[in-house]
Amino acid sequence: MSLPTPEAHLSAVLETVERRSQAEPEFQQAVREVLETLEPVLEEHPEYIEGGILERLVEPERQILFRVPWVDDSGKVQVNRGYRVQFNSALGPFKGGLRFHPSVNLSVVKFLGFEQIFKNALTSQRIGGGKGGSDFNPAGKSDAEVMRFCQAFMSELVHYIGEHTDVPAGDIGVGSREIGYLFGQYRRMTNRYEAGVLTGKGKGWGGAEVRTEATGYGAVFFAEEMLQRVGESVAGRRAAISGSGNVAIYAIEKVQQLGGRAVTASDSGGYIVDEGGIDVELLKQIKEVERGRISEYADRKPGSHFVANGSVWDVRAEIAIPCATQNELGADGARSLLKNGVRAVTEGANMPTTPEAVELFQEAGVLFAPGKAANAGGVATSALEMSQNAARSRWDFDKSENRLHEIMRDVHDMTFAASERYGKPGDYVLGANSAGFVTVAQAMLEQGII
Ligand SMILES: NC(=O)c1ccc[n+]([C@@H]2O[C@H](COP(=O)([O-])OP(=O)(O)OC[C@H]3O[C@@H](n4cnc5c(N)ncnc54)[C@H](O)[C@@H]3O)[C@@H](O)[C@H]2O)c1
Repeated sequence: MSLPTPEAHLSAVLETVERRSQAEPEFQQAVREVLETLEPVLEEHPEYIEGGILERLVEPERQILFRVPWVDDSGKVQVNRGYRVQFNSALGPFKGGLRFHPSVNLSVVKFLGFEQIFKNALTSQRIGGGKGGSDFNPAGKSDAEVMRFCQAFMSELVHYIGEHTDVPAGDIGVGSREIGYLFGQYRRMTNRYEAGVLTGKGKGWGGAEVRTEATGYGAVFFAEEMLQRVGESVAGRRAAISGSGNVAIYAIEKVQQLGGRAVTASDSGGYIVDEGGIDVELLKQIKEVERGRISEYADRKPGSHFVANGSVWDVRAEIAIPCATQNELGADGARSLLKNGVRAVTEGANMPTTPEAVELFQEAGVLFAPGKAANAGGVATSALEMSQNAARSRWDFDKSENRLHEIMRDVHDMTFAASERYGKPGDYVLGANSAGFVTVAQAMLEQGII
């Protein structure tokens, strides 16, 4: 049997994905972005073509769609749709967050699940890739409504997860409050205290230190590694950060701890600029405690201001860290950042930079870290939470943060080494895709056609 060339093989796989997933633009975008970089890997490994690795990798092992009926505070029955896409378990149990946001659909969940496979491989933590969520919008809901929704969601999800099967965590709209309600319902329904079934738990009942901080801290550690490789550092640099949720808050905190100055934060209503550096405690109070709007920051902090229309990427910064959502940094934002002298872009969010913007950064020689590598600190710390649950042990903050730092250094080095090996040193997109892919492909090959 003669094998197709890598180029022909990649186009054929992409064609199949486009045909089968016509209504899934985000998923197609994520697959295209990976496949476009894999030709040199397949040149070196024809056995991956022969083993049908890519055809299998782009098809989730299992996709679960379910009804989530619940009753709101006025007594009205509400129905949302629940999703769990179990994408690939060659390296370990499916692992990936749950997103509760009105924009959630199968395309979004599949793109996130697909990216998660490679990200999880880069952490070297032996976890597979998956993702889930619902089009439920927690914004403006009472605590009791969020609890009833989470209980209804888990009443179905319970059939498909477990510490050795599939281990969900948080994502947009799912933080420690939601994980608490989800875990409570899992425990009630199974009559088991299976701590390792969910990560991001409360610290008093199985949660790990630094899990809350991990994604944002990790993204900044990655930026520091990239900058240090070229003799620079975060210290003394201005950073523009989008979002004001879990990832953004702790990215801002770590930038300041490393001696940089984070000057922006945003939400769906607009953004704030604080030239003196964001006051992280005030930001946490507004967003984590009061669940308020970012505009309130400007009301309370003299010297800062709120911008309702416009883009956070118009603010001058040497480091940009998009931490909100997919495709939030497009060509216009990239041009504006480039004009203002950006040196490094690190994705805290998943796929926040459009393909056009990535190209502009790479052409301009800006250091660009894709989310698969740069935001892997969250899931890596989730895996540490699973190990601590299994061992019934608990690490302190310093040990956990040091371990996160080491992991991010390894992810950086592995990614950079792969970019060198496949001919484009410093192309972290190529590096992350190829290093993650080879790890998963090898495991799939050795485990046979399943
Ligand atoms: N939480 C994690 O550990 C983790 C890990 C890896 C990647 N991520 C990614 O990081 C990103 C943020 O996740 P998070 O956990 O911080 O969620 P979050 O719910 O805590 O915060 C999301 C933030 O993004 C903003 N946002 C969302 N949609 C927006 C929109 N359409 N326009 C403008 N702003 C918008 C929200 O206002 C909020 O500030 C997501 O892409 C997520 O997939 C999260």
